[in-house]
Amino acid sequence: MSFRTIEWRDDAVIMIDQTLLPGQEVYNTYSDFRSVAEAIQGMIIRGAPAIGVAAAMGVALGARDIIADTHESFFRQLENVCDVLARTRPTAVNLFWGIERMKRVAEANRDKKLDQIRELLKKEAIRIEEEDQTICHNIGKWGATLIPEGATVLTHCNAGGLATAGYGTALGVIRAAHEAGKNIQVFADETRPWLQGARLTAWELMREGIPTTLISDNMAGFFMSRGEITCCVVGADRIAANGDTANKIGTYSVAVLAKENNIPFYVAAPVSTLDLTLSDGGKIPIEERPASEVTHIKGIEIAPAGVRVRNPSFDVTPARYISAIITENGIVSGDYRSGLRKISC
Ligand SMILES: CSC[C@@H](O)[C@@H](O)C(=O)COP(=O)(O)O
Repeated sequence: MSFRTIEWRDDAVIMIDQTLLPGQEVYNTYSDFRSVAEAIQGMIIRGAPAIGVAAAMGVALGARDIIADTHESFFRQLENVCDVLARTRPTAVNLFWGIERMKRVAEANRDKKLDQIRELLKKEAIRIEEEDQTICHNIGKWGATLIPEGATVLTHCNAGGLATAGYGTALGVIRAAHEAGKNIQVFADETRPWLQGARLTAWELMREGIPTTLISDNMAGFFMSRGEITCCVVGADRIAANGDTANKIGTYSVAVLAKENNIPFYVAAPVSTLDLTLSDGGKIPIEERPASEVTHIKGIEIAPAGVRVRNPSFDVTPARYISAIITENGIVSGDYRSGLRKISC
């Protein structure tokens, strides 16, 4: 992969600015946890696993900058750092997973000197980033077995290297099938309103030399009904215990269309995206984003001023529409409740 989504370098966090792609490839430097929180909220970095990594690095930056005479004061301030990062985006569970993992490291080392705890937190954040790349490659290996030679794969949003520490989940599956020598092509939904498909997925796949066709979201049914789509692969932001899956708004429509047209619909996600504390998808919090994302494109107003707008950023696809969930530990289908529990251990 020819870009780096996020990395820890010289005691700062570097992120490719996803709001500027594909026009400009700019890398921003973040030196404190508040600016990392703003970057997550402002979608400089987005995609569930990537924001998990960013949050972990934010905690490490926050811990580094805490001025404290006592452990009690340090841990109180660390809690505040975690709270600020946790308030950035509500749906992707990886954000909370990353923060919790960092908290556990701090707690487990409470008896150490503060500088040692700071160092351990930095190491843990870097480890989370490195692990995510391995996880995505393993998701790719499992998922590629489901992609037939000659397939046309439809994907929604961006679940690629940009949405992870690298390689991607849904795009990891596509990359792995392509690297295995399969002759496949991709249909990328543009993904209104933020255009992750048009701006990011098309950019990534074209750089990789994977044949890609961009379509607007309302064209998916047309191509499915004409037999032009072999299967769908999407990512996930949170998967409940029964397999119900929250992902980018519009995923549910794609899944229903796929079922109607007898097309397999796969979800690819790391185990860190599972939220087995939620019995079903109805309990997943759905982020509502600013109206301007719907009324404006690149700063240009495309709707009458003052129009009422709704902008839910995610929807929930019921498990019955999902043919299989692909994780780094294997593929689950059928009885998601027991399958997901087993695979998460
Ligand atoms: C591997 S990323 C999976 C999901 O996070 C992705 O499909 C998605 O919905 C991203 O939403 P975004 O709002 O761009 O963060």
